[in-house]
Amino acid sequence: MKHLATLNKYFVKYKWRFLTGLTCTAVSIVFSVFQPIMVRQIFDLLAQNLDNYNLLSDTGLKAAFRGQFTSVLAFYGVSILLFALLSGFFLYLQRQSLIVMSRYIEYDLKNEIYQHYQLLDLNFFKMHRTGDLMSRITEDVSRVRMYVGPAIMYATRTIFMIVIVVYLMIDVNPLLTLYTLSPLPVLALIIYYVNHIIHRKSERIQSQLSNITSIAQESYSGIRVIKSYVQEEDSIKHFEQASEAYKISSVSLAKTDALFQPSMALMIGLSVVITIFIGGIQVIHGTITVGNLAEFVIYVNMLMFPFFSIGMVASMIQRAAASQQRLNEFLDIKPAITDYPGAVNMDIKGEVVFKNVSFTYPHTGIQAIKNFNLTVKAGEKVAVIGRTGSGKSTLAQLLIRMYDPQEGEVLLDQQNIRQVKLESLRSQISYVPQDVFLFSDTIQNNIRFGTPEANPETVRKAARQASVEKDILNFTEGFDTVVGERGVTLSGGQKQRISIARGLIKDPNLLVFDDCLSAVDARTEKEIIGNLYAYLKEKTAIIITHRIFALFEFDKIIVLDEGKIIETGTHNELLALNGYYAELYARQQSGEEETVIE
Ligand SMILES: Nc1ncnc2c1ncn2[C@@H]1O[C@H](COP(=O)(O)OP(=O)(O)OP(=O)(O)O)[C@@H](O)[C@H]1O
Repeated sequence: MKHLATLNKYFVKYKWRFLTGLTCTAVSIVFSVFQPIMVRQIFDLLAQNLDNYNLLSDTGLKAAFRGQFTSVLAFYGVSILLFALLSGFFLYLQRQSLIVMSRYIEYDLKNEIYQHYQLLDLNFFKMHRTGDLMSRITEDVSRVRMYVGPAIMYATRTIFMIVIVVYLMIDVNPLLTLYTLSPLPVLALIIYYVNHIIHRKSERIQSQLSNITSIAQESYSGIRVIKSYVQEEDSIKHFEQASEAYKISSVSLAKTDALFQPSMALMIGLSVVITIFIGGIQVIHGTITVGNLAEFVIYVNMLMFPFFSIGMVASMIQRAAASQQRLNEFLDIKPAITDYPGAVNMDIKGEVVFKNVSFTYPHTGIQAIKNFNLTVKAGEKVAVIGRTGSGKSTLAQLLIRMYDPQEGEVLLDQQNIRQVKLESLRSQISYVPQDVFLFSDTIQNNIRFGTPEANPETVRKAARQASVEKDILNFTEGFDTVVGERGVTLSGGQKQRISIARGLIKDPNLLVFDDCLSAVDARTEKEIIGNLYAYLKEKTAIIITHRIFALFEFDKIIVLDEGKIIETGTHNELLALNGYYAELYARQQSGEEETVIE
């Protein structure tokens, strides 16, 4: 229950809706209790006057009596109907306030979680599966909504109803009230016990559901691999196993749920029987009137739903608490990468210094960078070359503060990047990642993703510089072509070049290209490098690559191995060293001769 306290801020935010809902609940119940009171009056009126009526022998008097009595009955009938309408009207207002409030809270909560996801660092996303993140923002939020909406609504209704009805019952006859309500402790015990089971089961179901979502999501993303390795059946089996576990738990929960309501109905039925039996005896003894007995039976029936809903509300709250606990787990995580106090905005000119930097990935313990030192002066072009896994991409991640190094510091224009506001830092560095990601949107919007104000001409120019303009114009819809899941399928090389265009359009002073030409052919690569040469003239660029771009005159090339620099120098200096670089160059030259079509 303590987990649900997180939601109290929303009750404060929507206090007027909440209070209106509570008031309407009370008013609606007050109007609804007029019905048993009036039924009692009718019964008593009938009981008191029927004997007199039967004694009358004069038909004229009898007719007058009957006429008067019919008018009284009609008055009561109309009054009951009127009160029922008023009660119904306030019930409508109650739902309008509380259920609408729950939809607002659901909206706020989803936004809060989504915003929090956006703030969290990469490490968080590495540690949690996408399916799990999705099920929390959908399923768990829906369950929480059941608490802030229906559960609150039924609970307040139940409380008001019990207080008002029990007060009226005691007013009529405390002893009969005691008897009528005597099955209540048993009911409370059943509710407590069954809810406990429901809570346990729904926790298990929730995590199984997350699992299913993750499996499905992973298989959709990896569908090409699954198909090409003919693993469809295995994939189906894997999904079926997870689904089976979910089904078993859900069926088991449904059985418990199914047992719940009949046992409560039994208890309520028992109350009615007790009322009629004990109440009947009391009528014979003259302690209460026939009207009281009729009134009591209606009261018991009025209490039926509130008692039903105790169980319902309890299980809704249990489920919501389990879900909110899962949400809080995420909401309580503080992003490891944030603005430090006193962080400033700065104009990045482009000097980059790595000073004794060591970095270990927190969740795997892999040390990717070891006591690394590098100075890149503003305007320099530096290539970072090395075997796969040597730490090249990690350097780029450290530069844009996707991670912070455990030791040493990264400086930009002599300022430690921790002292620079994240927004300022990232908006002034163009990072073109190794893994291209395009959104399900038009090519134009994908290119101007980080610069939404860019006009179509600028987008086109960036595409031209990335050597992808011609490809785009070949599509029937040109730059308005939609890519992604429901759009056209682009080749790996086209995607890479669109991703490069996205980096170029920002026009920053510092650019980092992370192996982003791996999927383009040698001719296009040369073309892009040619374009980049002019584009990067005044800018600082760090180009991470597997291949050597001999055509590009780098000011410095560093060769990385196991997170350390093993060779550094210009192209010619490195060739003269006759080490890893020279060997790579020789291998590439012989390979390229076969592939480059001039
Ligand atoms: N997000 C991550 N979490 C944990 N370990 C990682 C992560 N990214 C990389 N590593 C590990 O850190 C080391 C350096 O990886 P990095 O990606 O920086 O190498 P790289 O030189 O860019 O390789 P490649 O050329 O294949 O992209 C590797 O051992 C890798 O397994």
